Amino acid sequence: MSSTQRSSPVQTLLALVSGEKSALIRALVLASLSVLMELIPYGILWLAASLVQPGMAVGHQLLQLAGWLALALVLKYLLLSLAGYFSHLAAFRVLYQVRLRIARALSRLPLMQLAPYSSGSLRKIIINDVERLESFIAHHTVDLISALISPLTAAIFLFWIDWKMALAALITVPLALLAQKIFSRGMAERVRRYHQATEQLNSAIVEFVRGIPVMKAFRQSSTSFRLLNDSLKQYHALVEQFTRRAVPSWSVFVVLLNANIFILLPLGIWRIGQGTLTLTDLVLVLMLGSGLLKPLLRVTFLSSLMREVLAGMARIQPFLTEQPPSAAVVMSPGNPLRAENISFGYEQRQVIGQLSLQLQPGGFYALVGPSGAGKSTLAWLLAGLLPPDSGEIYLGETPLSQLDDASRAAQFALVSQDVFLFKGTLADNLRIGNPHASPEQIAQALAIAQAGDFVNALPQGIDTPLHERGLRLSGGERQRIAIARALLADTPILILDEATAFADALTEAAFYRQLRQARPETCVLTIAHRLFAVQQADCLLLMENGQLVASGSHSQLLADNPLYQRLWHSQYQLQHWHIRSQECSDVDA
Ligand SMILES: Nc1ncnc2c1ncn2[C@@H]1O[C@H](COP(=O)(O)OP(=O)(O)OP(=O)(O)O)[C@@H](O)[C@H]1O
Repeated sequence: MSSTQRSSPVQTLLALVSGEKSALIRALVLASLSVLMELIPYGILWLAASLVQPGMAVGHQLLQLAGWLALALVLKYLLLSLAGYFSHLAAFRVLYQVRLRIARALSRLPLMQLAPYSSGSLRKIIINDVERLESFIAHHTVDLISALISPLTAAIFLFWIDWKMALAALITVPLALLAQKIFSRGMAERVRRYHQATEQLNSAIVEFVRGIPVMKAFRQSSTSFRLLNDSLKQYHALVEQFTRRAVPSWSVFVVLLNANIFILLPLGIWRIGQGTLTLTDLVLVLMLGSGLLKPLLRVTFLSSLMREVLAGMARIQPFLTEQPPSAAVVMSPGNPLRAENISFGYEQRQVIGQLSLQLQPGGFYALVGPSGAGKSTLAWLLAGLLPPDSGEIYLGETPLSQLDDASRAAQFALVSQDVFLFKGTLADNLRIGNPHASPEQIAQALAIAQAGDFVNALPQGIDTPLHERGLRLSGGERQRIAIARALLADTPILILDEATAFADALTEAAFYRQLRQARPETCVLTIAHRLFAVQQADCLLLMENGQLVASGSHSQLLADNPLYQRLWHSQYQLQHWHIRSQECSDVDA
């Protein structure tokens, strides 16, 4: 675990802004000076009032004071603008760094580490939490310094004018603080639950939008979508509870902060009557005192924002973790892929139990077995996309857990049943596998993936734009593009998880044959339901109930293994209806 992971959100925040210390200090100093400028008009007013005496010509001095007043105001806004400039500079630099680190972490973190995050919660971290950081550095730091310095200097000025009136101006503070304490009781927990509910709502909305085609097909409405409905209800209940609890004490707090005028005014008038206070002083005291505590409202507001910033910081933190340097290893005859006694389960239910196997470079392996035997799970484990609960998978002597995503992706390409294509052209999608692929390499990969013909038939060929998630293509076409993309990555290990389901048995067999001819060094592990297509594999790995129950060539298993015999005969009888003997001999050739 790195130091970033161990540190608190406050420490992480400070570490992030420490690189921009000088810009931030400048911003805070300038903001403090601008607050001081705010007080100058009061001083000038007080001076002007004490200058004006009956029968004295003070026009020239008053004009001079007016000039100073105008200068103070101009300076105030100039200083505030400069403070804003420096705070924004610091904020955008920090924002850039944080987003860069999150983007790097997302591409590097093992998928399993990202598995607990829904797309809604990830979106919230990358957009909302990081944006909040920007608001905090660019605006709230400057606001906070003004909100603290302004009442402090105003109070000092008030004490200098008349200490009794100053005390009277502050008399509501303890009461307001008490109300605020009541207001913030249990706040951290409420804010945490509020964020949790927002996250759930976000995820439910994303899922709802994704499921719209299914909803339409089954004529369901949004209210019958239980997840969204439950999340909306929970969110609504939380906000209502939050408001009911917060509004009364918050109102008392706000009223008390503005209530000192009701003490200052009668007290001031009484003291003028007593001859212990001048009218000029009372006017000044009222002007300064009535607005004295308002900035504290901003402090309260900012402290609740600060809580949100820190909560966001805690969510961002795992993405800022420095990863230990990744091991570098390449599959080779001396470095096979080995699973040693691996077990894996989903939510306490064991799916793979104490399984060991070894895959050699250039080998063609087919994982076969009944539905639910654990074939896909094993494929994902072997590709390093799921970590085993116990046991270890090694490439050579290096455990897969020591590879970062980039090193892992350089060794493994996995094509799953669920193909994802990005918005862009077909070529853009193919080049994700290899950004520097030549047109010849792309054409070869498409040809092996049995996609050459349909791509050439498209009006713009590989420059055809795809809609989001490749929705313009059929499921089978998407699978072929995904295979071509994986082939372009040219990794030593290629894992196909029912990726050839698009094809009929003959095309599937032809695909494997071409793949073997074009990529003899590649270790291919395929999951295929149709045994017919993979009978040419070097080794069939037969799985049942999460165990590797037998392995060997098609003819060996057919001769020795009753489970394989059953699977083969049930499928062969089916195939026999469709495949003419001439075509069979073509495949066997
Ligand atoms: N994400 C998941 N969460 C919980 N259980 C899962 C998950 N994925 C798979 N399973 C369960 O694990 C078991 C093995 O599934 P797996 O997909 O690995 O089997 P398979 O042999 O590939 O099946 P098929 O041939 O039908 O695709 C099944 O019982 C399945 O219900």
